[in-house]
Amino acid sequence: MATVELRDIRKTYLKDEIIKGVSLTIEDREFVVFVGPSGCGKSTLLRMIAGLEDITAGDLLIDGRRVNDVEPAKRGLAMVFQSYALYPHMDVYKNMEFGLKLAGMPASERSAKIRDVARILQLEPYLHHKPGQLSGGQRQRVAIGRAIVRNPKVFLFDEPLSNLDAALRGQMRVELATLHRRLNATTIYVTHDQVEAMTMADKIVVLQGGVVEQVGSPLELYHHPRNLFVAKFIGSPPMNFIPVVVETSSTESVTVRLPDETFLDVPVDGSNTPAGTALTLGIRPEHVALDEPGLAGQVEIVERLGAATLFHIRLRDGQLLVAQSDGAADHPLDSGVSVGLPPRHCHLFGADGLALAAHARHPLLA
Ligand SMILES: Nc1ncnc2c1ncn2[C@@H]1O[C@H](COP(=O)(O)OP(=O)(O)OP(=O)(O)O)[C@@H](O)[C@H]1O
Repeated sequence: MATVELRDIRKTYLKDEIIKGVSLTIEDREFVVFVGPSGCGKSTLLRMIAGLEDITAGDLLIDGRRVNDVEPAKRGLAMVFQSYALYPHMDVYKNMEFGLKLAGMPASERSAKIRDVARILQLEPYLHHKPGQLSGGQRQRVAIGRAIVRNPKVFLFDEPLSNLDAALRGQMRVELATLHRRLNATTIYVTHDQVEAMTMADKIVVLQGGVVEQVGSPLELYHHPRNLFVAKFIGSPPMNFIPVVVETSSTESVTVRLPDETFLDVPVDGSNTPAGTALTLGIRPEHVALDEPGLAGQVEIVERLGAATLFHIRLRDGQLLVAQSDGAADHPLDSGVSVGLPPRHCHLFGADGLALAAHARHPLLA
């Protein structure tokens, strides 16, 4: 059992409040990802959980026990850093053994443990290699192995894959997900990469400027972002945004005027949205319907990804809209095209950035 609870956690450096009251529960065995742009405070939050930074205010509980003042080694956590932090003069075996030796584990037990973990991580052939003789992915596996041998209650990962190339990152993502299923340990993982967050997390915590913007499953955040920030941050290629003005509204829907003076009836609760209100309409590239009646534009850039093709379309009002189609779709550069905006896939955001509530839940979330 290992739950981690943050109650109104705050961090102040000099006079700047960097973490502005974060409350959150991380359930036993959950894989939680902290994601957000550079400087949002995700590493600081992780380091406070690890005990590497003091907590200015609030309570941190592990398994229900307040641990604000408990030293890092006694919190039952293991942290894996972006830089791997391996000892260069020690071989893989000794790197993994070091912490166990310090903890006073007998040599035979240490050896059994290390060999077991080396097998899981496919590091057996490298046990007597020094870190300098290993590839980036192998070094990262050693860093993970060093954490696993200690049987921590909670794993903390601070951008562990960001030094790896794209292909290896993809492979390590799958390995980490497999490892998590196998070890079933509570995991907190920090990244600025929303793809890592989407593919690995049970629960994503989106941070900005030291506050939590939204907490939810990957699909919850993808299909029901609660504000513009989350809508912009989650999803690749990102959601398109179009300025619109409310024509009429009701509890059932909002009719908005698009830049080309046509109207669209979006099924969201518009009960507090008077006519004339400026809103932002959001639609994901895969939901933009190419060659359907709608906004007129011209194909400016075509990105062929193989399975999918992205068309960057310059609308009449000068704005660019990205439409994602299957790989077979074809539209020559500079050709005219019409794009439909299916209302049930449209999101509306108010001037405060908050999403107007949609009536329908995504089928996988209903
Ligand atoms: N020791 C420190 N003293 C003063 N300010 C700090 C200190 N450590 C971090 N900060 C500030 O706190 C903020 C959050 O930093 P943090 O490293 O947690 O961000 P992050 O979201 O992890 O960013 P990145 O993805 O770039 O690592 C930043 O504005 C940073 O400048």
